[in-house]
Amino acid sequence: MKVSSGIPVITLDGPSGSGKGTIAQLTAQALGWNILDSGALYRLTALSAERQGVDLADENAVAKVAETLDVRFEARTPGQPVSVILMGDDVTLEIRTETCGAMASRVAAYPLVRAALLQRQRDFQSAPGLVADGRDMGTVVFPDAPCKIFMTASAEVRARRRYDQLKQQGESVKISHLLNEIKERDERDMNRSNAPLRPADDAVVLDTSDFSVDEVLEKVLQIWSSRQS
Ligand SMILES: Nc1ncnc2c1ncn2[C@@H]1O[C@H](COP(=O)(O)OP(=O)(O)O)[C@@H](O)[C@H]1O
Ligand SMILES: Nc1ccn([C@H]2C[C@H](O)[C@@H](COP(=O)(O)OP(=O)(O)O)O2)c(=O)n1
Repeated sequence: MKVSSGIPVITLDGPSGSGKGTIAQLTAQALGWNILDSGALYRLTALSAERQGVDLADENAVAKVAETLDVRFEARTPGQPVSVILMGDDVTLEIRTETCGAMASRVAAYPLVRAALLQRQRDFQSAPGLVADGRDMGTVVFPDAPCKIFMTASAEVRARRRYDQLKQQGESVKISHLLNEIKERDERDMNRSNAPLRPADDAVVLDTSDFSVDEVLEKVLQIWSSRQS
């Protein structure tokens, strides 16, 4: 099984709302690298299972869905937002809902689902480099990555970010509801036995609570530069 090919990988792991997706995209853009949004694969597995009428409580059946996932990520330019196509259907927006995130967190607790998606994630490692965002990028999927960053922020800050994001998209939700959902998801992602959310031993932990997107990007690029000198 291919793990390391000499192509550099920057891993960005952390809980929901810590800013991984945003920073992964900007980092990939700055470096001209490829991007892996591993959470999208868990979201797609959950959505596809639901669409096929598969019981999310049935680990074997959900793992079959993960193994046979017919998905394309269409990126026009490296670092630009990608369209996500599931069985020919554009589900870019549908997989981003909080409901889909919660279903993804449920199916992601199954070892058979994680195993089914492992090689698919490693196959994203292509020249000139890869920025990979998720929960276990530094611990399991790319253990040899030369640059690992664990992004965090307080649950309150993360709920506020989601609130602002959803408001901008015209959705009205209660911030207290988002905070509960975030805490529930943290709890499940951190406490599962298989590949739990945690920093790799050699990861730099970056608390983004008090930093802007630009400041976080600068820090990530600095950490990457320091790895090369
Ligand atoms: N450092 C930051 N400061 C303020 N807002 C941020 C920061 N990082 C991300 N955001 C915003 O928070 C929301 C969630 O960020 P996102 O990148 O989707 O997080 P994650 O991928 O970790 O769930 C987005 O609207 C994003 O623009
Ligand atoms: N590498 C990964 C990525 C996501 N997951 C699971 C756990 C998460 O709650 C869901 C959704 O992840 P995603 O990164 O898309 O969610 P956020 O953008 O952080 O809210 O999938 C995982 O277990 N391992």
